[in-house]
Amino acid sequence: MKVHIIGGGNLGVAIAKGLSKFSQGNQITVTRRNTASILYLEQLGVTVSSDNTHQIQEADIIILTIKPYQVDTVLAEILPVISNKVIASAVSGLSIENLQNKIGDGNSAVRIMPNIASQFGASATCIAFHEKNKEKAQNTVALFKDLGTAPIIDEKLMDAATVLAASGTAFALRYIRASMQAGIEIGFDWQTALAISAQTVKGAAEMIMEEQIHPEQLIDRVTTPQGCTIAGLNEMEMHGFSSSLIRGIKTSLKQIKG
Ligand SMILES: NC(=O)C1=CN([C@@H]2O[C@H](COP(=O)(O)OP(=O)(O)OC[C@H]3O[C@@H](n4cnc5c(N)ncnc54)[C@H](OP(=O)(O)O)[C@@H]3O)[C@@H](O)[C@H]2O)C=CC1
Ligand SMILES: O=C(O)[C@@H]1CCC=N1
Repeated sequence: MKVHIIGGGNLGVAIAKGLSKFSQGNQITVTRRNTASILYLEQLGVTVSSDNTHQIQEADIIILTIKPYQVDTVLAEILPVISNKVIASAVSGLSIENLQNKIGDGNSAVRIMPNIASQFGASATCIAFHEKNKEKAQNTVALFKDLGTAPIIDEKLMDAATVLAASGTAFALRYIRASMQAGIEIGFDWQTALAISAQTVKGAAEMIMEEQIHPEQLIDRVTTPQGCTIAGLNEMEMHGFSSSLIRGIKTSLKQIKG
């Protein structure tokens, strides 16, 4: 497929790198105004351009990874030269209806919410579209399946998906950082503490995905009666571990909804 990514920043580059490594048979173009910092992508076979319309007529999918306030400017540039295109938008807060109104009936709006682990084929990319665009959205679904998981969700959950799956990457990294900091206090150098913390999180996530059971069932396998794990867990909960995470996620959601 010919994939045209507009907005070669944090997310756009992560998607381009992920596609170049984990998805076969695609031709990828990434655009941004100042291309100097992403020209290295050309070594991965990605075309880099400062022209948003560069060969856009040939694209099978146009992916928008720009900030919400940049959308109208970009659409004003590309709409005069495209027709019958799928535009997959990762722009947070931009509804399918709003995007569809902007791009007109001649093009099809799809909403996607990837995260930056797209770069490693490990994103949880939620996808939503209107029923009438179901057929046309299938290429987008296939593409993001190559970059991890790609659940199709009801659009009313898209803001929640943004917080859980996209912001969630930062939340998970904060857990790893805190674990590393504790690791230093109890005797490790930071590199060793970080490597142990990251691998432990990866292992826990792999168990959950493989066994598909409730986390508490796995936690029960770790907590020896009168042991150190339950003592630590209870102390963490006393200081609001779960509730602070839940409150943070709900606050992020309020921020998106405005
Ligand atoms: N970062 C993340 O983890 C996630 C982000 N999102 C959403 O994705 C979008 C992008 O986020 P993020 O990647 O972090 O933002 P960045 O600011 O890193 O990337 C946006 C990019 O768009 C480019 N850009 C701006 N104006 C134009 C234009 N007129 N034409 C072409 N390119 C342009 C900018 O480059 P230049 O100035 O050189 O043009 C910049 O590189 C946002 O809507 C965000 O909410 C969604 C999920 C996860
Ligand atoms: O922080 C943000 O607003 C964007 C959306 C999700 C990840 N980054």
